[in-house]
Amino acid sequence: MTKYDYDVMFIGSGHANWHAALALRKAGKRVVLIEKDLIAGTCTNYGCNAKILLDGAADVLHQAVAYQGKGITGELKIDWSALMAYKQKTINPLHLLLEQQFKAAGIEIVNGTAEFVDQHTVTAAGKNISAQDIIIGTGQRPSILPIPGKELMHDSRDFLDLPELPKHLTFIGAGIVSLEFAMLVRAAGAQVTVIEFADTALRGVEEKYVEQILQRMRDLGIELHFNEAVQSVVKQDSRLVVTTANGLKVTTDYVVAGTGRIPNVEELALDKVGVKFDKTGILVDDHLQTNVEHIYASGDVIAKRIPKLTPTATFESNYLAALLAGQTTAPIQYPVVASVIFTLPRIAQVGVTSAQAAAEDYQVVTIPYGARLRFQTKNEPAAEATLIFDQEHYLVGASVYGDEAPELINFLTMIISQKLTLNKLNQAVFAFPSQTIGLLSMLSPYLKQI
Ligand SMILES: Cc1cc2nc3c(=O)[nH]c(=O)nc-3n(C[C@H](O)[C@H](O)[C@H](O)COP(=O)(O)OP(=O)(O)OC[C@H]3O[C@@H](n4cnc5c(N)ncnc54)[C@H](O)[C@@H]3O)c2cc1C
Ligand SMILES: NC(=O)c1ccc[n+]([C@@H]2O[C@H](COP(=O)([O-])OP(=O)(O)OC[C@H]3O[C@@H](n4cnc5c(N)ncnc54)[C@H](O)[C@@H]3O)[C@@H](O)[C@H]2O)c1
Repeated sequence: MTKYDYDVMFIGSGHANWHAALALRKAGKRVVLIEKDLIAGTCTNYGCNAKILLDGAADVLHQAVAYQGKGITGELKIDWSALMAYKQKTINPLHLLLEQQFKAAGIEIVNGTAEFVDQHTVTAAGKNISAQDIIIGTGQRPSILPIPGKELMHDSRDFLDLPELPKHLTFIGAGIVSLEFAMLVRAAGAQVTVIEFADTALRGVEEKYVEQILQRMRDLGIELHFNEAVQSVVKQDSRLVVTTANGLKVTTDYVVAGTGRIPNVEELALDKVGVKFDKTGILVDDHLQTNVEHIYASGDVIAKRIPKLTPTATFESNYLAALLAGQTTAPIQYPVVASVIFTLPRIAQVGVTSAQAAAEDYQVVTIPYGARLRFQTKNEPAAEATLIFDQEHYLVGASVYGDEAPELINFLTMIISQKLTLNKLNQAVFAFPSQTIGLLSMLSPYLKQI
């Protein structure tokens, strides 16, 4: 018996922590999970899952519109309230299912806000709890502009529970959250304005696909404003007025802050134990250990360069499970990370970008698969992939603009991470017709053959 209550304590119950909690419990460790909100964190309750469920209806509509005059007639509509009711029925019980699963595995759950007392102890739900090792996986929360009227703005969490669709919505920021939601509510029939501080949207994403999606948004009637700093939100009768420094005024019914996310560190009282952090998150070494021995961090709360996403949080959680179970002592080694922006159509990317490729003298190949594979794609002539090959002809990066981009990018990620040659790929028999096999046939001439 050690002098601590538990072997491992997890603060936060999102993807950054729960995979390791289950694995370490299975390995015989005494595990406690402290959560101040719903079990399972942002992705499950207030993020990816809720978003993709609502997006499902908009995606069906988007694809049906592509067949108007080509075999589909009549107007399809989204009933927002019914869609939200379906979301609530499907997503709202998930935390209970996961909680049951964790308890059944023998994980102790404490509902409360964790605050450090010393390097092995936190206080939560009115009691002190100690552990040999502590993993901080407290995630991030939306950043709300500190401007007059900030209390009139909503965040992504409010939006994903919006019972009725307002007539006009305004999104502040043209990042991932805003653009995904803007296209969703436009598909559902709302009027939409997006106001962005910078001169473009989706920084870091393949520029030509950003331009294409912005044009598509304009074509759909979404109003986009760049180089505008929002200064205030004011209530005027039953509506809201958003004003920028340049004097732009937008009268609207609902304002969503899509101006970034900030790490949840304040409530932990990290200064009491000397754990270092900056405004992007907790500082960790290549073993995800903080500057204090036996205190680790995982997921969105880490200060890191790779994208703050569910799969990266899960990767870190699996790494920490192996580290604390004594199965590895090696530093964490991130593979290439695929990401998707769920606009309509989607934009996905992985590995080297075409902007980086120019500096590295890599080969950049554009594959207009939507135009060439009309019988295999669902009438999306603009669908396109940009592929980056190194000097040895290995695939090292890709971006895709199209409805099936999430699936295609996963296939391309396998080719990159496994360094697959055409010879190796030809040893598999893929299903046909499919976009995967179509894209494969088009990229084959450029790929390392043997
Ligand atoms: C609207 C939206 C859409 C998204 N869509 C996608 C997507 O499509 N694909 C994708 O890969 N990623 C997506 N993400 C990002 C994804 O949700 C996060 O990367 C992921 O949830 C990170 O997991 P985490 O465990 O690090 O943090 P979280 O899931 O945020 O979990 C942290 C937990 O810690 C708890 N906590 C915080 N402080 C304390 C404390 N002091 N004591 C106790 N508990 C505490 C919180 O309540 C929370 O439950 C989306 C995010 C949002 C907001
Ligand atoms: N599909 C996905 O993977 C997905 C989806 C949603 C959210 N997420 C997660 O959420 C994060 C994105 O959140 P986000 O979209 O809020 O942030 P973001 O950083 O992607 O975008 C924020 C935008 O707001 C702008 N901005 C900042 N201050 C402003 C101001 N004063 N006025 C106007 N615009 C301003 C920025 O210039 C930027 O374009 C991702 O990094 C990821 O962690 C991921």
